[in-house]
Amino acid sequence: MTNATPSPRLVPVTEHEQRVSALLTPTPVDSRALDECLGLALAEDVTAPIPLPPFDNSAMDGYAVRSADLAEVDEQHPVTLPVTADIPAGRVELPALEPGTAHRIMTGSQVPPGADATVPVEHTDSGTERVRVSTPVRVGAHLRRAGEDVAAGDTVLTAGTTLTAAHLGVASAVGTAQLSVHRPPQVLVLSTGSELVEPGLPLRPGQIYESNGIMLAAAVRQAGGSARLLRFVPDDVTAFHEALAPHLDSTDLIITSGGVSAGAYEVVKDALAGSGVAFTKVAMQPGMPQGAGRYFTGNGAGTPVVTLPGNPVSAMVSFEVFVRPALRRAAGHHTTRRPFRQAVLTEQLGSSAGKRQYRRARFDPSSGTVTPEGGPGSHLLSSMASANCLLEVPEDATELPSGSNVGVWLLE
Ligand SMILES: Nc1nc2c(c(=O)[nH]1)N[C@H]1C(S)=C(S)[C@@H](COP(=O)(O)OP(=O)(O)OC[C@H]3O[C@@H](n4cnc5c(N)ncnc54)[C@H](O)[C@@H]3O)O[C@H]1N2
Ligand code: MOO
Repeated sequence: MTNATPSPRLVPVTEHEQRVSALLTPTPVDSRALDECLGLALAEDVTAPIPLPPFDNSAMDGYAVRSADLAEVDEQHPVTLPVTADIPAGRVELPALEPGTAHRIMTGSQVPPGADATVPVEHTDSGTERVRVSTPVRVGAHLRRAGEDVAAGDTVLTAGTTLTAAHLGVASAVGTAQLSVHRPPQVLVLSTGSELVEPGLPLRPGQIYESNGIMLAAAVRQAGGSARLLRFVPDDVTAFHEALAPHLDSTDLIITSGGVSAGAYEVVKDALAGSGVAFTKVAMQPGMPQGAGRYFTGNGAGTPVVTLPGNPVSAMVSFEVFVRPALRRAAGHHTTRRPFRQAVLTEQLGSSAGKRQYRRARFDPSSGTVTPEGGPGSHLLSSMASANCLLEVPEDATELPSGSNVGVWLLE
């Protein structure tokens, strides 16, 4: 490993990260029905107005009893009690349990006043008029106490939580019908390039199937955004502006891929340079040519734009490093970054001096090791697809021997 001085032309990864992050502000908050909230970020804490369980209830189907009535019972000396009430789940009015009697009770039903335990039906003869019980029970057996799970006034969900199925379950269990959530950022994903063909159509020499647009739109959705995809924007500045125009009012972020390096037909650069988007080279591999700024069409603050490089792996890695954290922050999520782990490298790796390298790799959690998938080339999309992490090689490393400790960002 040697120390290398980064080229002065290259912008540090952290600086470009901040530039992208600063473009986006938190999205508005609105109130939505629970079944529209999965995956969104909660905007306000949720406090339980009631305890959970709301009342003492039975954990088993069986008979509500006084444990003292069964103190002397065993297999050889069963006792028979009259069954004086039936308590299905949801019964509201309950008669008290008199000494020396039992109530038939179902799982989740209220425990009647006077009862202090449930005898599971398996320990009885299942009688409906009278029941024969052959085991004793301790006080509190097979009962679930009010407030055992949640006390009234407890905070059950905190703002910034990414709402999962279980979060929605607990919100509903405490009686919440709607939640305050951040609206997902609306992202317009554009791909340009005269060589791009729609999958399903025939491919002629020199043409390739479009892949960045579909991939980035999916990545936006996975990150918690909402994506609109314009896949075949022609390599023409006027056509580029025309493609954007109808969507600007409803767009929080424009993501483009391709057309930003040094070629003669760099439509994204040609259309956006001078309109508030700065094009730079970042000290990163893949993902060196980058752009970020605002797209101005006249009045107003402009629409945030991030221009990603066209090579598919560069586009995807740049999305992970720069766009995803910013998008998640704007969408109100507390968790903005992928999980990070330390891992032991299983083979030797080389890297360009002065650039942070992100290699596609597979992390094995059982051994704590990481193995690169495919080579460093930014056209090797299949190894992006088979990777489960990005392996980060720091800017100052030019060679990492097998056995080195490295950081990995888990993608799944
Ligand atoms: N003379 C230089 N050439 C290049 C430089 C440089 O600094 N000087 N940078 C290289 C690097 S690094 C990258 S990354 C690429 C970035 O190029 P662009 O962002 O301008 O992208 P394109 O030239 O349009 O395309 C690059 C590559 O990716 C394919 N592509 C583009 N869009 C899509 C899409 N939607 N789906 C699938 N594949 C796509 C395109 O066909 C090209 O193969 O520039 C290097 N060159
Ligand atoms: O730096 Mo480019 O983004 O890989 O080939």
